[in-house]
Amino acid sequence: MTNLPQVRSYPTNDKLSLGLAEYVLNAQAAAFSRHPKFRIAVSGGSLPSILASPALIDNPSVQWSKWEIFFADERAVPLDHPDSNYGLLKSVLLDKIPQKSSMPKVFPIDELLLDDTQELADAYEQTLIQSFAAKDSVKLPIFDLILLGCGPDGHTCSLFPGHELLREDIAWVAPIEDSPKPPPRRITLTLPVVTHAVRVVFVAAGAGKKEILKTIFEKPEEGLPCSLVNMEAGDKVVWFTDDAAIQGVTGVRKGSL
Ligand SMILES: O=C1O[C@H](COP(=O)(O)O)[C@@H](O)[C@H](O)[C@H]1O
Repeated sequence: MTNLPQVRSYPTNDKLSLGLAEYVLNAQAAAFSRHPKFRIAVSGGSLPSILASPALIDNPSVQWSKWEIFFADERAVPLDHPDSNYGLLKSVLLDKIPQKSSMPKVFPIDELLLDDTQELADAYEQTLIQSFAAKDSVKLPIFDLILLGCGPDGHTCSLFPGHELLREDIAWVAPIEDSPKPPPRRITLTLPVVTHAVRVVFVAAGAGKKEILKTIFEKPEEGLPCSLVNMEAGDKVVWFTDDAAIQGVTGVRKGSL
């Protein structure tokens, strides 16, 4: 089968970061062949630090001023709170971009709406609508690249196993008040938005991710959120892992490094 996701596995985190940086640069070039912007969505958790390697941050081929960075999910906390995905990305990546004159356009949540996650999600959906054209003219936004993490329970974005949000097929952005991983109040891109992107990347590193990767790849019928993305987006998906996370996992299509 050719529509399986691809897995690229590396012996060390440094090599993984390097491979990821190369991939992101290719995605940037492909985006510029379609339009003058590079529109991406970024997750929190372990992903930002792996993404923010010198191979990306100091790479002269990165055209930061043409990047538009959105969040695949965000916690309903102030932007300077330790749980904020924006705050994390800012500290590990945005603050390290060398030429401040050439910064990406970043789209954080509206801090004034933190008390009401539905309003927070609706406002973030409006932010997407403004960038990707009106919702009545495009059915779904098409990100050039979505960068996802994979939680130890198989969640991605703030889409958790067995949660009713996995069935959301109208909203682009949805609130969640009962995230099993703290903090409980969040917003998230919905599954159709994630799988509609031109490219979808998962990053999962460390032996701690091995058991869940086995379930994701070997038992897709369990319907874990990461498996649902794999099944729906197929060969648009590339997994970047280290060897410790993927060793012994069957049912994967190994990609060339
Ligand atoms: O809560 C979250 O967790 C996931 C996975 O995080 P990781 O540390 O296991 O990589 C992350 O992708 C998501 O953005 C975040 O809000």
